[in-house]
Amino acid sequence: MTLCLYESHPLTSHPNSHLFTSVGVHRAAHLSGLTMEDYPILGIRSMEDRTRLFNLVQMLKTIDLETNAKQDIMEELSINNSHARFSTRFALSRRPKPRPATAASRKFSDQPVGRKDTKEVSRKEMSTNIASEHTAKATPVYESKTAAGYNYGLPLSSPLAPNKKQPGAQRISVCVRKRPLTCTERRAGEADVVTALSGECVIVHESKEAVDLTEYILQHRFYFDQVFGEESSNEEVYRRTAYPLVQHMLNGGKATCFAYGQTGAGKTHTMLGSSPGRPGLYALAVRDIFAHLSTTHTRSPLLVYVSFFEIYCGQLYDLLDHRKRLFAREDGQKVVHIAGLRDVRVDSVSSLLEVISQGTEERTQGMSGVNPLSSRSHALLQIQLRRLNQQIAGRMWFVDLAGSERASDTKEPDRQSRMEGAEINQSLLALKECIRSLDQEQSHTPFRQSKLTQVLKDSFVGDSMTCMIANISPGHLATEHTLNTLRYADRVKELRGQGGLRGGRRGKTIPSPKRNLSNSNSSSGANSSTATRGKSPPKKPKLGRQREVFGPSTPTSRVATGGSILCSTPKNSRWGEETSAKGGKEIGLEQITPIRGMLGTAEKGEKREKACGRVAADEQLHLWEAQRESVFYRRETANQPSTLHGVREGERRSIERRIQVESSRDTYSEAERQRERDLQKVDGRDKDRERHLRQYHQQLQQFMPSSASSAFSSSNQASLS
Ligand SMILES: Nc1ncnc2c1ncn2[C@@H]1O[C@H](COP(=O)(O)OP(=O)(O)OP(=O)(O)O)[C@@H](O)[C@H]1O
Repeated sequence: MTLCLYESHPLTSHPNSHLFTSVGVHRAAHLSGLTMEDYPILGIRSMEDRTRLFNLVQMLKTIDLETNAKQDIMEELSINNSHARFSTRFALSRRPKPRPATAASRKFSDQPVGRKDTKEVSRKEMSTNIASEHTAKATPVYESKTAAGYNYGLPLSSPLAPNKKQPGAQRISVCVRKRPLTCTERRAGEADVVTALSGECVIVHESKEAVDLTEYILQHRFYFDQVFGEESSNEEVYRRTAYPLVQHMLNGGKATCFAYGQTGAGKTHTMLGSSPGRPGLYALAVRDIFAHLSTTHTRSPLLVYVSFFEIYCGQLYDLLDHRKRLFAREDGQKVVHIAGLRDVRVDSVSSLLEVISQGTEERTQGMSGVNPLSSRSHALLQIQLRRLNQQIAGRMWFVDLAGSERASDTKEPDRQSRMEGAEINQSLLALKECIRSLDQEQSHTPFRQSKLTQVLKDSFVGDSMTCMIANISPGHLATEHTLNTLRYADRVKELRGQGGLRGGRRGKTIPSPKRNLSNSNSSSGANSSTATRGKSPPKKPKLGRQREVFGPSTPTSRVATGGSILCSTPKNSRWGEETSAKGGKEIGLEQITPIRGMLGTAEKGEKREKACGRVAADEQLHLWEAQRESVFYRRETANQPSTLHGVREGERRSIERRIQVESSRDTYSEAERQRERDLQKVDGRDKDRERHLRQYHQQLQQFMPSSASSAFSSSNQASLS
């Protein structure tokens, strides 16, 4: 309301109104058009006044933008509302009962906020907005929705946009074309969820449901070099996408134009056209080529050759030669040739269309179950300019890429379909990487990752120009595919023009989790050059390996003397070494050695002591476990009416534990007895020896003279004692 009053307020009553009208300001709302050059004309000179006016103008600009954005949304909603079926089926059926309006459309601002920024509006603020919307226009279509959204990239018109190259001077341009809803989609009641804005922005309104079952619209904004709405003709698309490439080719360069998108999104319509009266990019390009050649190359004529082939599941088939199998081979100079490819000379647009229609017929033999018109292959049309001596004087590729949807979307996800899908996905990923590496002027182009990029290798090196047209369907059922297409295109263009800033700006951007996910999906190559991507994340320790290193995690390795919990073996230690070196400290660690084995080898007293210590620890452990078992068992039996099976199982385990404890005790007493036996044996052996010595001494005395015998006897007595 305040805004309305403010907007309608005339300035004519102001004493200095003539100054305002002289700079085109008739109403307060016009103040937003003021620039700083107008300030002196208005008599504003002091810095304080200038600052105040500047702030006012900025505030008005923000209000204007918000109003425009709201109008866009309301227009969009009005369009949706006009689709009666959708309104009833989609909007109402998804809402079980009418709820009061609680949220409004997103608060827009075209101020660049960084890549993929999420904007959320508080519920209170949104409620206020929707209330004013309702009073103003009374077109509530989605009554219950919150608003939030994503921005993908910066508007190219923004002063902060990374790439401010002039259109046409760019080596890579990425455009989006939205097709209208088809009759079938309209009949099915599909809603148009895509808004093409201002020539370079496209918004996808994704219908979502919150955990509290609240309906809301999530808006995704994407910025590209060009955005074509449903009203755009092939001619217009051609002028702003392929035409600069054709000019580049006519100047002897190489150019490639890709049509990318979901099956049925309009790739073939864009490339081939819908009828002879509405030609596509192929025909329009050739028309311009002939027009150019007829005026400029009259003395040394250039010839136009076309070849047309497809790549299906990594194999090449010639569409102008009954789908003959072709092979791409690299020669000694690392130039890729397609062996056996047939090229046909054309001398007019009609002859080109004739050739292409022949090839298209061949191509449609490889249909899939997604859509009767779809194809799961990439179609590549090559137009070459050759001199009379067959030297190439320019080359252009038109690539109608296979549908970007996943193989799982096919009606029959059999093995063949899955392989097709995997192949397509791989080639599209490789294509993205190659285009990015072309733009970043990297020394390495990963063109060998797929047959498509291998064949197009020439297009990714040198002075090539590339244009990608991402075709999108507007229907709400295709929202996910549309978003995938736009995200792919966004990834292709996102680092464009930052060849010199590799790892700079991007590296400073706060990465979002989604971006990271998609980064992780990216293969090496181009990605690895950026600062953020070049660093591989710290490797997570593998649990399995840890176990292997740290030994078994059985209770016997955790509990030590005194009942304290011990860690497993420290890193870099080996079993046995630590145990013998540090004695009783590592009691818990030593338990991996079988107890009986240690007792069996107990020859030294020290080891025997250790063994006894271990046995004591083990016994303590078993006792503790037995106690625990019995406590658990008692609890189980007290708290729950256990089943007979459960009781028996508990009893069995408890008995097993007791047996273990008993056996440990037995082992301990057995060890003691063994030790005593050993000692007794030693004592016995000593006594025998003494007895033998005495006998020997007595016998010797009988044969020796008395003097010698007395001396020997005294020394022997000493030794025996
Ligand atoms: N810009 C457009 N204006 C009007 N109709 C269009 C437009 N784009 C596409 N269509 C129509 O949409 C339908 C599907 O288009 P198209 O066959 O070109 O899709 P596609 O992406 O090439 O699919 P596939 O991958 O199966 O070849 C066709 O009937 C076509 O006429």
